Amino acid sequence: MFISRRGFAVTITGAEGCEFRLSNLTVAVLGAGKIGSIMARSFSDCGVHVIATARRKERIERLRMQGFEATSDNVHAVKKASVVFISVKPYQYPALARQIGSHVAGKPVVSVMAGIPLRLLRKTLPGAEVYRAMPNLNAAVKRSVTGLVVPKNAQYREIIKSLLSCMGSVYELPEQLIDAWTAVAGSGPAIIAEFIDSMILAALAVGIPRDLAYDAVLESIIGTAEYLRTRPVHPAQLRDEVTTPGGTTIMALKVIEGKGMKSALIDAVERATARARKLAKEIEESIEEQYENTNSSSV
Ligand SMILES: NC(=O)C1=CN([C@@H]2O[C@H](COP(=O)(O)OP(=O)(O)OC[C@H]3O[C@@H](n4cnc5c(N)ncnc54)[C@H](O)[C@@H]3O)[C@@H](O)[C@H]2O)C=CC1
Ligand SMILES: O=C(O)[C@@H]1CCC=N1
Repeated sequence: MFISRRGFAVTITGAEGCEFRLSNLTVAVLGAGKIGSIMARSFSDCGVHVIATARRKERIERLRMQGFEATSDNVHAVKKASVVFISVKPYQYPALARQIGSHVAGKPVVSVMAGIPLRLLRKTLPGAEVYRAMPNLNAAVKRSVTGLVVPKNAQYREIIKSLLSCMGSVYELPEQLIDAWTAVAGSGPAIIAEFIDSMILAALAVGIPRDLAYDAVLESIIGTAEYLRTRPVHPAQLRDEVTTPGGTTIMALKVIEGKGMKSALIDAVERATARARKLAKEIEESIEEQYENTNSSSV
């Protein structure tokens, strides 16, 4: 599907969009922590051979018990793989780049790290075809909405999209949107989980037993999302359909409005987006230092 919104070209691939046969592929997932191990599981479920890396022995053992090839040797993983995913924390990236930087030429490398721009990835991974992707935790249930930035003249675009489709749907975006996508979709599950937790506390406050509260809140959220997803109804219209004049809902809405829920959420997403942009600067400084130190120690 291809949609043009406000001048941005956004291409969407559904979870069914695995057009490529992935079964002969070996994919390295460098830094198989929380999101990395979910990616490893998703790729593996698509028939891909995964080689996952981690630093700690216990995590490597756990990855092996989950059926993955696992090692602490990033260079070995990169050499063995035809596609490389990087899922370490942004501040862990400079050290990883130092290890793998001279072994990635000619390979597609996909970073899921928040903030780090293509420009910096290209500088530290010379000769690689670098992509940025931003999945979310819902990949664990094949419902990630993954943003993908594809480089110009990409050779591996379709294969990368097929791999990411193993986690859910894929939205191809211009790079200027990926930090905002990180805030809305990457951090989204955490923000929504906070909302769910608050609603459950609210249900307890008015006397609903905990297990019923959990069901009432989760089912209402899933149902509302499904309603909005399947009907041409704006959220404000849904709200009006629920809100009886002089009834109960308007009382709740009045409090929400008074306490600034919308404004808090808008601020929250703006701050998260700004943080992703700032991360890029911090990592860039750290990488510049690394390069300067390497150059000065080699003279
Ligand atoms: N957690 C999430 O929901 C999402 C996270 N991300 C991004 O994914 C990245 C990872 O995030 P998490 O999975 O939450 O963090 P995490 O800390 O759970 O995973 C990172 C893993 O990388 C390992 N690691 C660090 N340096 C390494 C090295 N040199 N070689 C091998 N392994 C190494 C760590 O030991 C850890 O197991 C971050 O850059 C984050 O911005 C992106 C989308 C969603
Ligand atoms: O909190 C973070 O920085 C990462 C990026 C998106 C989700 N978690």
